Parts: sequence; C-alpha cells; structure tokens
Amino acid sequence: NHLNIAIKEFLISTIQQLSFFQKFSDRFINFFSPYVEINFSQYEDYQFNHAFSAIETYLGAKETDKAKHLRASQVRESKGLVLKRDEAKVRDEYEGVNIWWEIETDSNGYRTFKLTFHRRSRDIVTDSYIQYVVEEGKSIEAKNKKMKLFTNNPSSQWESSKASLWRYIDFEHPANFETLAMDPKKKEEILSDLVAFSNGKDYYKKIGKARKRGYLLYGPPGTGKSTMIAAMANLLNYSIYDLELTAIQNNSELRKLLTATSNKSIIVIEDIDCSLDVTGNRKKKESYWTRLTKDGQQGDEEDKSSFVTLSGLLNFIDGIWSACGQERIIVFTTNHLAKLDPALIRRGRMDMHIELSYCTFEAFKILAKNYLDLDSHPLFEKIESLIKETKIAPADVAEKLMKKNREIDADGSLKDLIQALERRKKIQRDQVDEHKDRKSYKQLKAFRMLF
Ligand SMILES: Nc1ncnc2c1ncn2[C@@H]1O[C@H](COP(=O)(O)OP(=O)(O)OP(=O)(O)O)[C@@H](O)[C@H]1O
Ligand SMILES: [Mg+2]
Repeated sequence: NHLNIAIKEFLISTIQQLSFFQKFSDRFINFFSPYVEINFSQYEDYQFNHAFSAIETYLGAKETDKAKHLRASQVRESKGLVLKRDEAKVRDEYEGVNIWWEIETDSNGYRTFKLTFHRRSRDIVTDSYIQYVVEEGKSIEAKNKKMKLFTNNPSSQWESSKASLWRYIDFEHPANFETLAMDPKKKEEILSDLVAFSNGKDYYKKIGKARKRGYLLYGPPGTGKSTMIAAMANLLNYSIYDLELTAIQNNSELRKLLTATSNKSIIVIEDIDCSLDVTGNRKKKESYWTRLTKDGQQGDEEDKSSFVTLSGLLNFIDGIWSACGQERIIVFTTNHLAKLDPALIRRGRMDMHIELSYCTFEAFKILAKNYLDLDSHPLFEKIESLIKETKIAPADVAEKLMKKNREIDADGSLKDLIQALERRKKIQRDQVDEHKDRKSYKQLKAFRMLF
C-alpha cells in the first residue's frame, strides 16, 4: 500500500512537471510561431454566441464527401437526411489561404472553435473569411430550418409558469405553389413578389423601409386561402404564427405577442372580419386607440379591458418592425372583402390583395393533373362549359377528383364531377329564378297597392 501511494505521488509530480514544461514549451513555441489563433466560444458573457452556431453549421456542411466521420440527422421529415461532418479538426481553404478549425470542450461542457492561420493571411481572414463563414452558415441554417406553426395561448394563461405566449408544433404541410389551383398568371405574380421580398435585403435598406409585406387573401370558403399560406411558408422556409385575436384582451397584449415572434416568419390572422368586430362598436374602439397613440401609454383600468383594434394592429406592425431589420410577412384572410373597413386594408398597408375565386377551367386543369395525372381527356370540354356557368370551390372539385376507392378510375371521377356540376348549376339557376320571382312579386304587390 505504501509503495502504491509512493508510486502515485511520484507519477503525479512527474505529470505536473511535464505539464509545466508543456506550458512553457507552448509559450516558447507560440512566441516564435507564425500562426495566429482566434477563439469562438459557445457562450460570451452568458449569452449565446450566434457566430458559434453559424460556424458549426458551416463546418458541418463542408465537403461531407471527403470526411470520414459523419453524423446523420433528419430534422424535417419532408426533407432528406442531412449529413454532417463529425470531426474535431477541419482544414479549410479560402482564396488560397489554409485555415484550420479545431473544436475544444472545456470541463463545463462548453465548446469553443479555435481558428488557426498563418499571420501573413491575417487581413484576408479577419476582413472577409470570418464574415463569409458566418453568413454561409446562417444561410445553411435557414435552409435546414425546422418550420414551426405557432398559436398564441390565451392571455389568461400567461401568468402560469408553464404557458408561454406561443405554443407550437412542427409545421409539415405538403402544400406548394405548383399544385395550387389558380390562374397561372396571378400565381406567377405572387411568386415573384414573394421571391423579390425574401431577396430584397439590400433594396429595403436602400429605400429605408421596414422589411415587411402584407397580403390580403379573400374569397369564398374552400378556394385555397389557407393552402396558399402553407405554400408561402414552404416556399420561403418561414415559420407561421397563427394569431388568434379572440384570445387576447387588448393592444398591449398584442404588442407582447408580436415582439415575441421570430425573424423570417409569417403572421396570419384568419377570418379577420370574424375575429375583429370591424363594423359595430367602432366608436369606442377608435377613441381608445387615438388616446393610446396620443399619450403613448395605456390609460386607466377601464381601458385595459378595451379591445384589440385592427388599426392598432397595423400600426404596431409598422412601428415594431421599422426598428429592427427583420423580415415579416403578414397575411389576413377573409371571406367577405366588403365587410372590412377600407381604411384598414388600403394599399400600402396590405401590399397585395389576392382574390381566390371559384374554380376556373385553368384551375381545374391543375387539379386534374394533381389528382388524376391527366393533361387532357375527352370529358374536359364538357367540364369547361359547365365550370364557366357554375360556382364551385376548388375544394369541392378536389373532393370529387380524389380517389375514394380503387375501383373508381379517372373516367369515373370526372363523371362524378360532371354530375356534381350539373346539380349545382340547377340549384344556382333555381336560386336566381327565385330571386327574380321574389322581385317581380314585390313589384306586383307595389303595383297593386297603387290601385
Ligand atoms: N386553389 C386550390 N388549389 C388546390 N387545392 C385546393 C385549392 N383550394 C382548395 N383546395 C383544397 O381544398 C382544401 C380546403 O382549402 P383551404 O382550406 O385552403 O380553403 P380556404 O380558402 O382557406 O377556406 P376557408 O375560407 O373556409 O378557410 C385544401 O386542403 C385543398 O386540398
Ligand atoms: Mg382557411
């Protein structure tokens, strides 16, 4: 036992001496070393270092075909596997300069990236390489971002410790613009508008405008408004915040919710005519709002129970995001455009008014391609003339075209649709007739009263 202890002590002292020499030699070498080192730790003053995660993504994505140790993950089921480099040391090359990255983990489990390069390349690395890596990493992060669908919790629950303002689920909706049935020209217009917005960083900076864009989607039920929102999110890789206005009490709660949304997201208010009483009781709300803007703060207790106002909502949106360079898309949907207050949806507020209408023949052809894989069919002609005279929502057409069982083939589905169209056409004609009858009956009555 004594011997054991003696050996242990001897070993420890040798190791200490060795490490002393090691330190000394490190310093000695470093003094003469032509290499420069930069550290990027995971946390900086207890705050998460975003450069760290960008670097991690960048290095993870680098040349995975040459790496020997890989890590595989699938963050979105709709996307493929993501392979990442899983090595402690990675060499990179930038404008002919060799650069080495190393990852170190300290005793607390915090990690640090160590960047080493020759001192003659100092300018290239500090001026452009680091920026390049961080930007590249961020753009890869954005591409692989897991999209989320957020819904606001009722404000009465915010106080309880567990409930946060927003709760979310992973967003995996298959909708895309290709399968969306609508006028191709209009679709193209919307697509290019969205793409221009998401690429417009420098442009918005130049013209000094906040990076937000508003879309008002209107049309009857089942014409693809919600589907289009999902397609927008998929196109741009944005998360969706589905804002339920009826769950909040006043404008200050609204402000809290909106400031808690993340960059690159779509804020959606569905059926805006239903969630906000935009027609009735406006006087009180408006005076509340004007007072709020005048004083810049909330009034007394009674006002706290006041409602959310649509103009309040729009003004907050203008105000908050003018202050930070973040990207937001705001989408309102409604079934009744006429019900909305024109001042609130005037252009400039909602940048684009998009009408989703009853199914046209063009839209039908897209649906036929989606559901039946058909480009043309002898029955199309008949459908074309019927669809022109009938109001039918794309959702109803889609329902008819969907295979309910294996026996029904394309012919059967199309015939099914024709039947439905004919039935609908008759009902709609009857309604028109009834309307006419009622009108002439009234005229007749008025006529009779004269005599
Ligand atoms: N234009 C369209 N293109 C392709 N599919 C559509 C279209 N419109 C509707 N559909 C189909 O019908 C279903 C319902 O459509 P959606 O929920 O988008 O309608 P909506 O306009 O949001 O209706 P509501 O006004 O009732 O909310 C969708 O799941 C989709 O499959
Ligand atoms: Mg909808």
